Amino acid sequence: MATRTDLDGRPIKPLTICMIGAGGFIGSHLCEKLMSETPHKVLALDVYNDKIKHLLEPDSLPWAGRIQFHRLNIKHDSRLEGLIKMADLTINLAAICTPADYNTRPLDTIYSNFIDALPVVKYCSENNKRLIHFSTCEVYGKTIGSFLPKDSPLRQDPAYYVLKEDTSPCIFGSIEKQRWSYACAKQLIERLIYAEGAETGLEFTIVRPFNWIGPRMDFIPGIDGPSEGVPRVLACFSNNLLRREPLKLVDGGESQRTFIYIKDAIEAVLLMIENPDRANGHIFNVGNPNNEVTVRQLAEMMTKVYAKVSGETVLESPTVDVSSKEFYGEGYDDSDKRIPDMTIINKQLGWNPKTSLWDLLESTLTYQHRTYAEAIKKSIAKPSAS
Ligand SMILES: NC(=O)c1ccc[n+]([C@@H]2O[C@H](COP(=O)([O-])OP(=O)(O)OC[C@H]3O[C@@H](n4cnc5c(N)ncnc54)[C@H](O)[C@@H]3O)[C@@H](O)[C@H]2O)c1
Ligand SMILES: O=c1ccn([C@@H]2O[C@H](COP(=O)(O)OP(=O)(O)O[C@H]3OC[C@](O)(CO)[C@H]3O)[C@@H](O)[C@H]2O)c(=O)[nH]1
Repeated sequence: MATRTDLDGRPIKPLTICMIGAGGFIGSHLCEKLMSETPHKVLALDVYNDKIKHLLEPDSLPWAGRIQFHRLNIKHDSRLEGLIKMADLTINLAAICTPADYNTRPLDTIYSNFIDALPVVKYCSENNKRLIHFSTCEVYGKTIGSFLPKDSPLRQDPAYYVLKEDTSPCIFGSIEKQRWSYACAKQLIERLIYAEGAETGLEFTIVRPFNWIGPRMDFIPGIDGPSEGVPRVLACFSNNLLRREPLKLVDGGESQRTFIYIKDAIEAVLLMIENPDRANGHIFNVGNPNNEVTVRQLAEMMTKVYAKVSGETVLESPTVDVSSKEFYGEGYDDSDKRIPDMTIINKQLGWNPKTSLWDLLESTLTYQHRTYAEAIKKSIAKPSAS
């Protein structure tokens, strides 16, 4: 492999990376990138490894020996500190991060996103190890504009909705809206990490992902996850399309999101890993402001793309409105709009996303159809024993 250089033209030395949550959606794509394009080593920590098994076996793989899987739960495992000490850099991806859990399992959500992250920060700080911590765009909560009168022209003013790392406030709903247990836990761990940086010199980078989507995100209920499970929207809509069911639009699908292709986002993370002088001490929005849709528009686009990749016809009624109370239960609330300001990541890392929403949905739904269509047909043909 030719000597790789950083953004300032300096040679990049091979790193050992302790990646916590490596077995998840983002972790599996990050491991793929690190193994196929860099000389770095990965200590992959997770409770599960089904999404990275293709990287771990067989021993004849070109990167064999550069990735080690350690099955552990960071809640209570004495091996954690030793693995962080062995590495140059720790990346913490571990979290409960599916909204259906936030208002139904608020204690688990808070423990997972705040309490369980505390020892990771502590071990990095005490051992002078660099930390890249995965937070969320959800720490911004709701936009300032969402509190303006519905017909206020100020709602069109970017100052009232563009989300900026160093100036935007964090605006959550009231305490009984337990959906915000996750975002609040993420906000507090961000503040703790920032304080460690200020007081003890911890070298940290915080990542705020804006709806990264792609293959291997979450699970298809009843196929590679619990039948009653509620994954994030990409997997929910994929499941509906695969089962020829109407896509459920929560509260009419009015909320807006910007979606970014996982492969574009991973490029940004690799730049953070290999350019510490430009990334340390920063919080980065990582998203695609050009890919903004309402959830209803997402459903319509996914329906069109799925018809193209599967060759199947579109249902008479491809969507159905459902209340958030019915879909998520008590205590749900939502972010109205999430547009990332890109100034800081452009300045520090010169990074921009590339892939349009249509193109990323085409590659993702091709993967979903190829991976799940047969299994779904079989499960429908012989329903599970009652
Ligand atoms: N995917 C996105 O669009 C997105 C958006 C915002 C924030 N994030 C954040 O990025 C991170 C990764 O998200 P993802 O989409 O890959 O989620 P994911 O659920 O696919 O991956 C999380 C992984 O962490 C592991 N994990 C959780 N608790 C653990 C524990 N106690 N010990 C060991 N492993 C544990 C899980 O087994 C899972 O493999 C999370 O912190 C999430 O909050 C992701
Ligand atoms: O069947 C469905 C599923 C969801 N919705 C609505 O889609 C919007 C997006 O929902 P989802 O992808 O579950 O998650 P959010 O974007 O709300 O939050 C996530 O974003 C970042 C992260 O931190 C980690 O991924 C997580 O919190 C939403 O409006 C749902 O109500 C639907 O209509 N139908």
